[in-house]
Amino acid sequence: MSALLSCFGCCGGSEETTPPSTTRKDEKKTTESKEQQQKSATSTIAQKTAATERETNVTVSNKPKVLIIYCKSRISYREDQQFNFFLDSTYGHIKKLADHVKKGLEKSGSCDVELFQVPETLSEDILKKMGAPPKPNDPVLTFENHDKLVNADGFIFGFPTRFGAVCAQMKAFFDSLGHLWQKGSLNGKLASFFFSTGTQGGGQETTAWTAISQLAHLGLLYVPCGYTFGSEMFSLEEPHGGSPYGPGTFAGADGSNQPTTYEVQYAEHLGKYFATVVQRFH
Ligand SMILES: Cc1cc2nc3c(=O)[nH]c(=O)nc-3n(C[C@H](O)[C@H](O)[C@H](O)COP(=O)(O)O)c2cc1C
Repeated sequence: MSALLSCFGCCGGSEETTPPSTTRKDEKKTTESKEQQQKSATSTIAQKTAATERETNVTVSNKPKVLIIYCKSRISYREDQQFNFFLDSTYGHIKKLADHVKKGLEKSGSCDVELFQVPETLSEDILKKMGAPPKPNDPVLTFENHDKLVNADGFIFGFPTRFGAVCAQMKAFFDSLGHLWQKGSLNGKLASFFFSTGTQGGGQETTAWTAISQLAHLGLLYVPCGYTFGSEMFSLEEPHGGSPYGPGTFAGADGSNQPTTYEVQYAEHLGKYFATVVQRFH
């Protein structure tokens, strides 16, 4: 603390902050004993898993568990709608990408995968007046099921962009995680994103940036795809959504544009790539 106060921890040059030369040996010993502890913890877990399997007759998976959590917006196009910008979403762009992310995770064979929607925030009455389409059949991740988040190793969140940021339903979902934030239950787990915007330049990257603050507060580690999808990412031949921040699609101003082959392949790639990263942390 005194070292911090004297130099704010930025220079590392004062006597107080320079570790004595004997520390290296001590550090080595500590690392070795940590490794031993980890080994014995791993074997204890393996023993417990085997015991549980014997008792329950159910096979307990040792694979990392990944949840795909997406928001299917339920605003649909209506002829009498006053604002043209509300032309969207009957087509389920995010749902389509979610299915391909799942496919990628499943193809990897190295993860257990579950797909969830976030809870709706609008009342049935309002949705009816808006002419909202029915929700997909995937289960809704309600507050009562938040233990699923605690037991998972990673999350892949998918959401349509609203005014350059995540949609309200997804934000409400993040806001409902306060009790897990308080206990630090999600610290150190991994998270990625995928997106849908109406247009190019409509804010896929600003959506990622603003969503990263949710991850930071929850202690989640952001896994961007970088340029791992390959050289096609540099191609300007045809318009495509997605970036190093994750896959994405352009729904078009009237929502009628369908995800392209590139976009669905990139979504599948996210699943496969995430599987390799989560495996490393498992
Ligand atoms: C209120 C509202 C705000 C929106 N804001 C944006 C925006 O900032 N940028 C953009 O490109 N598209 C925007 N859109 C379009 C949606 O992102 C697009 O329709 C959606 O990604 C389609 O995906 P879905 O079919 O899965 O809902 C907006 C749509 C609504 C209804």
